[in-house]
Amino acid sequence: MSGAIVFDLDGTLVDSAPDIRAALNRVLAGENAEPVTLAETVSFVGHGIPQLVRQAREARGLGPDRQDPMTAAMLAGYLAEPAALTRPYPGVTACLERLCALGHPLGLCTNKALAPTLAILDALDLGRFFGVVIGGDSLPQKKPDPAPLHAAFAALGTPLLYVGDSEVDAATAEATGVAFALFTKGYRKAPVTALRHSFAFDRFDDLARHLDGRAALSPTAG
Ligand SMILES: O=C(O)COP(=O)(O)O
Ligand SMILES: [Mg+2]
Repeated sequence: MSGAIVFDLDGTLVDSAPDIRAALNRVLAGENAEPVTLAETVSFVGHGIPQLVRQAREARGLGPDRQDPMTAAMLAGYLAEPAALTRPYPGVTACLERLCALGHPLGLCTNKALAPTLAILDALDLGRFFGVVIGGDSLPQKKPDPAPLHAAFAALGTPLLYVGDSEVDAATAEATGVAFALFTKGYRKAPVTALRHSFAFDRFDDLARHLDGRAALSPTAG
């Protein structure tokens, strides 16, 4: 059996920022605050919905007393329309099919809450590929704590690779002691060279090709 591969979701398998932005702007409108741009939204993604709301709230000068009601409104509003504008990046479905055919058990580990994560996987017909799905609220810890990624691999078998797009993902792979593939077209803030990675790719065709017939990769942790 080939090694297990776990994927991040936002900015890695799917370009989800447009729906996150739309849901966030509905919440901000309810607070009589100015909407956020797509670039602002992208800069807020990576640490889960409560942190996204905190950053948006602070950017619009809204007080800490609005944190809990805005987070609840964001979760409900996003879940109501999670995938109207969200699409897989080009080549994602074919790549996942190829990796399954090569015998790799696949999993998902995201900081997005589990309910919208499952709704997106269902809407885009991606759920069928994954033997385990860990969301940002599945465990008490979120990435970059290694616990969620450890839990994903524990459910799948021998770890081969974590695939993600961000600083959080690179740090998670390092803390977990697993090789890291960096997708360079996602929501990363720093340059590629600033993130520790085993290899980088900008097309999902290249990821499948890179892994074809490959048994082991070096972990990023030294
Ligand atoms: O929802 C987020 O903030 C981050 O999600 P990700 O872990 O799938 O990139
Ligand atoms: Mg991501």
